Amino acid sequence: MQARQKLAASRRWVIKIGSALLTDNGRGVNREAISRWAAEMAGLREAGIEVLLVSSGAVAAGMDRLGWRRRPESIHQLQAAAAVGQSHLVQVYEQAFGHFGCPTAQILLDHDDLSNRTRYLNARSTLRTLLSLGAVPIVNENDTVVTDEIRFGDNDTLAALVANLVEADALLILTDADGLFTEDPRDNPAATLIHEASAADPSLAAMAGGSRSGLGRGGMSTKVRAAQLAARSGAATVIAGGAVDGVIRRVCAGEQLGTLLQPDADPMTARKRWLAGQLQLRGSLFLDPGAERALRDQGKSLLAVGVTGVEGRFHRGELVACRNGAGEEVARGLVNYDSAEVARIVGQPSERFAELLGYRDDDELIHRDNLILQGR
Ligand SMILES: Nc1ncnc2c1ncn2[C@@H]1O[C@H](COP(=O)(O)OP(=O)(O)O)[C@@H](O)[C@H]1O
Ligand SMILES: N[C@@H](CCC(=O)OP(=O)(O)O)C(=O)O
Repeated sequence: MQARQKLAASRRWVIKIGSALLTDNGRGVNREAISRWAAEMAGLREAGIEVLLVSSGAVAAGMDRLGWRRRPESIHQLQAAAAVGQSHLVQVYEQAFGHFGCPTAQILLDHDDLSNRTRYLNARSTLRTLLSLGAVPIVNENDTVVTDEIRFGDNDTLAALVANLVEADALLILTDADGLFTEDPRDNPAATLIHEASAADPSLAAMAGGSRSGLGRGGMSTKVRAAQLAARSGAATVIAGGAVDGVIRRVCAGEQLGTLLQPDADPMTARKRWLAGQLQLRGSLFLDPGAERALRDQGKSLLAVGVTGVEGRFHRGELVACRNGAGEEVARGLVNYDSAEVARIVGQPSERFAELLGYRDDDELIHRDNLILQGR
């Protein structure tokens, strides 16, 4: 299948919109453009395609609201501007998506949310739940609390990490250039557009320069790096011009717009490698024959009722092996309960979790989305 046709089959997109676009180069929040993008994203939702938006623009929108002409240097002023701008931005999004009956959800993330296993799993579950409810999550960095050490640094990277988090099929980065050119077209108008490349191609870094808008942070170099990060979990990346008429609809339909940066491995292999490579095994769950069949042959989640024993000490969100009676590894996955809790609920139906644990969280010990079967 042609690469662009394959892209058109994507069921889950992360779409990132940069500051310069959102604020019409610093001239306040561009409501008209946001309405257009929202209409296109709502159209995708109606077609059953899940959309997760990563939106920059909080600092730029805040600067405009506060009447500041230049991006401040001080971190506290930047954080204040982000706080003012973020609430304005989400209100504009809420209104724009509201026209299409599409609920939005504000998600502000910091680095800890993605590096701490428990928070990683929580963020993943919440985002997946929002998507299944038909809502459009609108993600930004939690600018008002992050300090220098924990900043993602730019939203291109954040968008790629979110694509990894939700295992998106594809990432679309909208910016004020029409894609990746052989050089910054502002420096050399003769530069030509790269239509397609491997995300891992080392020559791309030399073509991609920084940002000069004074509004955003990344430039093209962070977008190329984001494509490499997204490729780790098998997602393809398109970098395209946000001002192009119908850009979201057209890219998602497989039209050849912007630059397509492809992962090398096929998505399933990349995802499994990604999940497995992330974590160390912390323990084992022993399955009865019914649970082994449910995982191996029926693609089901692991329920406590089919577990006969637990070994090791682990926390929610950590990686554990699922073993059969002979001790052979059947699968591995991210567990939803701590080892001490698992010891109390093995062999029990989820209806009894509240009585045994004092609360009831997930029904599954390991959700099938977080399971990797051995030998597949
Ligand atoms: N090789 C390149 N091709 C296209 N644009 C480039 C390239 N190198 C640097 N750029 C610059 O990157 C800018 C887009 O990045 P940036 O200003 O960070 O936007 P955003 O706010 O959308 O993240 C373009 O306006 C362009 O000047
Ligand atoms: N969290 C910041 C994003 C900064 C940023 O990365 O901007 P951009 O390069 O325009 O995507 C904000 O909302 O202003």
